[in-house]
Amino acid sequence: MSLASRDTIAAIATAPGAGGVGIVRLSGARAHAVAATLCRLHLKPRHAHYVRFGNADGDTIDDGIALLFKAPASYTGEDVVELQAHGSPVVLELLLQRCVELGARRARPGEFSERAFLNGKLDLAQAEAVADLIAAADANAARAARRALEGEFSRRVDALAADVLAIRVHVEAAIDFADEPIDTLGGAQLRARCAAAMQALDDLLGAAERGRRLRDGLHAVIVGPPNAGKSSLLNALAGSDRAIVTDIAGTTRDLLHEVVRIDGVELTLVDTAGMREGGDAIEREGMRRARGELERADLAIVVLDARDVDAGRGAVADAIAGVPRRLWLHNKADLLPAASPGDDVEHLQVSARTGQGLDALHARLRALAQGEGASGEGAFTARARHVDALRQARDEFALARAQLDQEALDLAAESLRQAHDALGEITGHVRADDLLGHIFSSFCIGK
Ligand SMILES: Nc1nc2c(c(=O)[nH]1)N(C=O)[C@@H](CNc1ccc(C(=O)N[C@@H](CCC(=O)O)C(=O)O)cc1)CN2
Ligand SMILES: Nc1nc2c(ncn2[C@@H]2O[C@H](COP(=O)(O)OP(=O)(O)OP(=O)(O)O)[C@@H](O)[C@H]2O)c(=O)[nH]1
Ligand SMILES: [Mg+2]
Repeated sequence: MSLASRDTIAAIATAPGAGGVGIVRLSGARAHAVAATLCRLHLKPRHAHYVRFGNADGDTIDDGIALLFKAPASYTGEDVVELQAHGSPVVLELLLQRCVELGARRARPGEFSERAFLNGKLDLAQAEAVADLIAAADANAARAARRALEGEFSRRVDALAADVLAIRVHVEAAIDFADEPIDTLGGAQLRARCAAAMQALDDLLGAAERGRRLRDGLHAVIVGPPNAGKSSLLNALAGSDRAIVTDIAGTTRDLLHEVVRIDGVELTLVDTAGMREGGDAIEREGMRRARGELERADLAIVVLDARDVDAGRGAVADAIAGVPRRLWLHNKADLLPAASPGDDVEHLQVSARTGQGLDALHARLRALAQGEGASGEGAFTARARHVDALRQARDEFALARAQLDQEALDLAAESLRQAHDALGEITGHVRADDLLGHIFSSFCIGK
């Protein structure tokens, strides 16, 4: 018997609050015994029994439907019972307490899915997709999570891992014939294989990055010189006075995160301290934090004062160098002389004060947040964890190729092993122990 099935877990599986129907779910070796006592009936697998759920005194807690899924043909791979009662939080809590009296224990968040993983019903990326599906903010994200749940992402990772493994086997074999030059051992073929795997790795990384944006929304950091109107812009986009605005340069020091939805598309805006040379210790710390935030950003929204757009560019240029996308705004357009030129392809002219140009800004942000292909065919959700692992695999793989070119076969074999491990961590086929607890604890209880 696996460790996981030693005890039987129970939880309310439906959302908190009143509803038409509510479900208490049990999983584990004693699930059927607990339910049989509670329902005073031996359940037939996959049969909807109309029953009374009884408490210890023989009183009825509620009437409802009981459903047994025999191991291994269940969500978790263990015996699973569902007690489907009226959707009253009080009734469901009483039912759950009764299950605990009869020998079940309350499940931790994500424990049902964790058991499904441990019993081979889902791999790790699929289990995460379950949580992503539940949390999906719109139909696109839900569709993409479903694709990941169906194994689209996992299959591509596994295929790549198999390629890397095959290459590694090839290299290990070559080590055993160390006297021979690698080209007599199919070096040309090996190089071609490596090139193909690298291409596949880059493609998958691109898809995972789009999937990550789809799941987490676009991470947009507002930067610019002091007093340009960054905080005012955040407030205008958030539709409330979240950030402090004053005419004193250096007002904002801490990062301020605000999740906004633009036409149903989610995006995280981060207000930052103005960038300039010098500043006091607090301001410099603020700028340091801003730079750190930019390292993780998908988009830099650069806010300049429209009356003097050259003033702050320099201080910002370095900080945004590594950000994949930039959007330049010339703010305070209301202060420009009426005859001034308007938007061009390079920048948008806006006024956080009057709202001028904000519609165009919304449209631009929505397009960026949706991302190319993020909602298209084959899109799946992915997490930062997956993107990091793919990047690591790519780095190790690139290293292995360089080592192969220098005929450093032992080193290449080790780099390939690292690349393979990084891929394995995504699906959980190779796993760091503390990874699991971390992933499943962020689920809802009952999932
Ligand atoms: N009432 C209810 N609805 C639900 C769930 C549930 O647990 N209970 N789910 C929970 O997330 C989702 C469906 N997911 C499920 C996944 C696998 C199995 C299952 O019994 N699998 C078996 C048998 C497969 C088969 O008959 O083809 C298996 O994999 O062996 C059940 C639900 C959504 N709806
Ligand atoms: N006329 C006009 N004034 C603006 C506009 N946007 C911001 N301001 C003013 O400019 C000043 C600075 O605005 P903030 O939003 O605090 O600027 P910031 O870029 O966050 O400044 P720091 O946090 O100090 O870096 C305030 O007095 C705002 O009212 C605008 O579009 N038009
Ligand atoms: Mg500010």
